[in-house]
Amino acid sequence: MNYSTKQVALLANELNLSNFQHYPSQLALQALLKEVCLSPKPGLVDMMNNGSHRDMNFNTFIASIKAISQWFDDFYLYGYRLKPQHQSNFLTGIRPIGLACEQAMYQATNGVNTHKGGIFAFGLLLGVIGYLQQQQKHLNVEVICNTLATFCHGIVDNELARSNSAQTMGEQLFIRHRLSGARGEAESGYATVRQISLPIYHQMQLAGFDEETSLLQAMLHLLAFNQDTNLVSRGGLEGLHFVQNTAQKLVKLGGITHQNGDNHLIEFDQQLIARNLSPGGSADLIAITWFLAQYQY
Ligand SMILES: CC(C)(COP(=O)(O)OP(=O)(O)OC[C@H]1O[C@@H](n2cnc3c(N)ncnc32)[C@H](O)[C@@H]1O)[C@@H](O)C(=O)NCCC(=O)NCCS
Ligand SMILES: Nc1ncnc2c1ncn2[C@@H]1O[C@H](COP(=O)(O)OP(=O)(O)OP(=O)(O)O)[C@@H](O)[C@H]1O
Repeated sequence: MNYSTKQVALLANELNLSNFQHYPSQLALQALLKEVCLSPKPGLVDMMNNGSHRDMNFNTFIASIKAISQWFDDFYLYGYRLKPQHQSNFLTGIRPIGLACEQAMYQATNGVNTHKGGIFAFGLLLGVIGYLQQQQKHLNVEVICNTLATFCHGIVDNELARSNSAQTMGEQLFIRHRLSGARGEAESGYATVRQISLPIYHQMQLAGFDEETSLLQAMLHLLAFNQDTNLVSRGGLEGLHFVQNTAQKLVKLGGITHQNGDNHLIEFDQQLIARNLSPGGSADLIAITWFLAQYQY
């Protein structure tokens, strides 16, 4: 295992955390750093290898995080300035900032999609937190996620069910398999995180496991249950089921707490690489897990 708190701290320092005006933006930056540093993550880019990716590596991710984090305060301020009577315009108003941030990502990575899902999720989270802070609401996981769900209400219906241009992978997979992907997770107020990965992360921490081990265990649970559209886009429903079934078997054995837990994850990584599968959605959800764990449960 190569991930280390020290490495994340060094990178955070390099990216100058103090440049961010708002504390939630600093947390979002750290969450993305922790996600890419967490190793071994089956099929994903991490500090050990590039997973199933040929067009990006660890450095591409750092360049991407550096570029997109410049927008984090903008997401936060967008929410902070939103008037309660304009709540229903939240999504329409934040979209141009999200698209500009995506452009900054593509520029920094020479056209590679490193963080499309991450931008979407953290854009929404930061906007919602900005709004709640302006309203002087007490912040906890429930309030943040319920507000996010309210602000995203109807997104699956509006963008996938009723009108769907079948352009992006997410749009096509909704037509083919009724999978709602990143939008569905947001509209549910990150139900998969709240019901699966966050409780596991907290349980592991309470049992005395370190942050890295706790995140790996939470990641394994996400792989076991998340309906990740990235897996379906590369390997069809068969690819998704292979990952879910394998992860469920490992969870039953104790996951990372098994005496060979590390090796099991490394083998799982090799199996995903051999099948060209990458659970990018679960990578986004593990970053969200750490981010939300910084707030009261
Ligand atoms: C909704 C987005 C992500 C569109 O992506 P797409 O149609 O390809 O959908 P899809 O569901 O496949 O998700 C894209 C990415 O989300 C992640 N993802 C996939 N499955 C899941 C899942 N089950 N849970 C969470 N994230 C997931 C992956 O990283 C994936 O690459 C987004 O790019 C978009 O609409 N951008 C416009 C800007 C915007 O509206 N921003 C608003 C907030 S900033
Ligand atoms: N560490 C990571 N490694 C790989 N993907 C990640 C990682 N962290 C987050 N992701 C997510 O995975 C998505 C990229 O996955 P992928 O490369 O499979 O998508 P794509 O570019 O749409 O498809 P393809 O590469 O098959 O053309 C991004 O949207 C990103 O948010």
